[in-house]
Amino acid sequence: MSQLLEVSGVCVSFDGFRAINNLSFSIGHAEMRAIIGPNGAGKTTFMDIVTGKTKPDEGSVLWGDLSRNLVGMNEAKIARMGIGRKFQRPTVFEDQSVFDNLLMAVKNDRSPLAVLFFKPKFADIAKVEELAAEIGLQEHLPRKSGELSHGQKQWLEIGMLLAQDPKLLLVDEPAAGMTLGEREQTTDILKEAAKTRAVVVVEHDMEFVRRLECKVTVLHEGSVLAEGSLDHVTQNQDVIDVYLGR
Ligand SMILES: Nc1ncnc2c1ncn2[C@@H]1O[C@H](COP(=O)(O)OP(=O)(O)OP(=O)(O)O)[C@@H](O)[C@H]1O
Repeated sequence: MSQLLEVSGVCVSFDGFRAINNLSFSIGHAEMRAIIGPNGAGKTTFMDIVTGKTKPDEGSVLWGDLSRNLVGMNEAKIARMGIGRKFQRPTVFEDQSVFDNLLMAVKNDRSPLAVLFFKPKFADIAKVEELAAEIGLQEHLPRKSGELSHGQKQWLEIGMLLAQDPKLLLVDEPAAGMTLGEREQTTDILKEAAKTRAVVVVEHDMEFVRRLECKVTVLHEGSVLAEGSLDHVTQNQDVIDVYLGR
């Protein structure tokens, strides 16, 4: 299979309301994709389906070269298969240093105790330093994570996800609450990450989406309304009617 993820004909209803309606979506192995769409379009539900939080009523979610169907697998198993998800609110350990947060993630044991009793090997330290460079926090490794700015905490969490080397990274509204400078650096981090993996970014901020310079999928009422370059989709009359023109 040339695609990393292939979602086909997926439907999900909540109490009779069809939140996802015959949705099809695919992404390649090293690709950046932005998903936009009005509130309630199904963006979060889409990510819930891919990560196994919500089970679709119909359709398939095929993953990897073996085209394994993720439908019915639990969230932990899907995460182990290489799908990482960044929620809007950062969930770093604020009392721990940036270094320790990254180290916990490298060891895949997100508990402060694990770091307390753990003597890192040279390779682990090198990995932490490499991750810190990727997210622009080299200078902040000894700092308590709670002292970081909102944007820096978001980068730290992205770094913690990258520590697991996911094949697909799902990122929910990364620009929210960030300064312009932070938004620009976030774009750089995500673009770099997408050179070696698939990255899906759900975002309302159009300037942010433009800087990602990637294909855009517009969702509306649980289906794909339009897909293509940002210029292409923003000129689509249906997209203007349901989303941009509001
Ligand atoms: N657990 C649930 N129970 C009932 N309805 C739900 C549930 N989850 C989502 N929905 C409904 O499904 C639709 C899609 O919601 P979803 O959160 O996926 O949209 P979204 O595109 O992420 O919106 P937003 O941009 O506001 O985050 C909405 O109408 C929402 O109210």
